[in-house]
Amino acid sequence: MKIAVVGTGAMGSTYAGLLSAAGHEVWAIDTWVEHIDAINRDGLRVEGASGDRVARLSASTSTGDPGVCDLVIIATKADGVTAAARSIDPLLGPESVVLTIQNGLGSAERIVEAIGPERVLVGIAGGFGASIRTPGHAHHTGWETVRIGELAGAVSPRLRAVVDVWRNAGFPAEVAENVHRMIWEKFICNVGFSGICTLTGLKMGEVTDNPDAWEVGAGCAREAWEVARALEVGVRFDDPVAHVREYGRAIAEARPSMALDHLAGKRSEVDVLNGAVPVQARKVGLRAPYNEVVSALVRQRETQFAT
Ligand SMILES: NC(=O)C1=CN([C@@H]2O[C@H](COP(=O)(O)OP(=O)(O)OC[C@H]3O[C@@H](n4cnc5c(N)ncnc54)[C@H](OP(=O)(O)O)[C@@H]3O)[C@@H](O)[C@H]2O)C=CC1
Ligand SMILES: CC(C)(CO)C(=O)C(=O)O
Repeated sequence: MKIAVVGTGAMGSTYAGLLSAAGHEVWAIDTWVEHIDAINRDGLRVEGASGDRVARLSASTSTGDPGVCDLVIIATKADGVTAAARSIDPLLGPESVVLTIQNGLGSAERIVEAIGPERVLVGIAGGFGASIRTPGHAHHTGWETVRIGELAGAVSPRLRAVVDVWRNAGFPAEVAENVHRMIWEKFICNVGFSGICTLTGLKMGEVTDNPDAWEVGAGCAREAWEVARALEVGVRFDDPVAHVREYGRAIAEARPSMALDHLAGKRSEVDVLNGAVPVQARKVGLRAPYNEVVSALVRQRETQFAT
């Protein structure tokens, strides 16, 4: 299969490297020139829970270079989805499928607004704890399930084909029959760690082991779960604190991407993660005080960042 990964940061590089190692023709597309140059020069090294390999693949800063692809994976942050989706026209033929994979709420709506719903699959990656070590070198602490679904929920042949591509590259991958639920189940895990790890500097396992930090992380997760329940999302776990704790302990050494963004002096996805909980809570007449405070503190810090 010919695949373009648009946004080859920490997660996109992990996807691109493993899909390329499985024998697919993969193009890495990113706006970060140094990273693209390093991939073209030395290959893309993906190291961590999946092993350690250098994948030889083509990389570019332009979606004009690869030509038509069977599968386009958008792996930017949430705020990059619209621009990325608007740039992929040269990659699309009549049968091309676009898979967008972000944390948080709103990416599915963003991509549909940019390119319509017909081609779109939505994915959620579980615990990876991925980061870029140096240009051309990605690391991932975990290798948990990637869930992929059709927006409308039907399990189509193209969905099964895409899930098989991921499985055959070694990813634990699953068909998701309910995209909305899939997004919320991960969202609840993220909000338990993203804000508190960012504010404290602690790794995920250190947060679960620290009673004060965990009071805040668990409070954030519980609020999101209560909102999901009020919205009748159908989340499949009844004890959000135990579930989210277990999720974090599986990748105890990881730092969430929000924390990595702050370490790099960059604005984070707070508006679609902890900051989205109070917004959703208001819709169902609830309050989310842990998330209100955590997201306010994260945003306050971000006023000091240039990007
Ligand atoms: N890191 C992790 O362990 C996990 C992350 N996720 C989610 O996956 C998504 C991606 O995260 P992550 O990989 O960490 O993020 P990164 O910031 O590491 O990677 C995103 C990359 O996309 C680039 N980019 C932005 N806009 C465009 C564009 N229009 N065209 C091409 N490239 C573009 C960015 O460049 P620039 O920086 O210059 O904008 C950056 O290199 C997020 O939603 C995150 O929450 C999900 C599971 C685990
Ligand atoms: C919680 C974590 C680390 C799981 O991979 C993640 O999704 C993120 O970095 O935002």
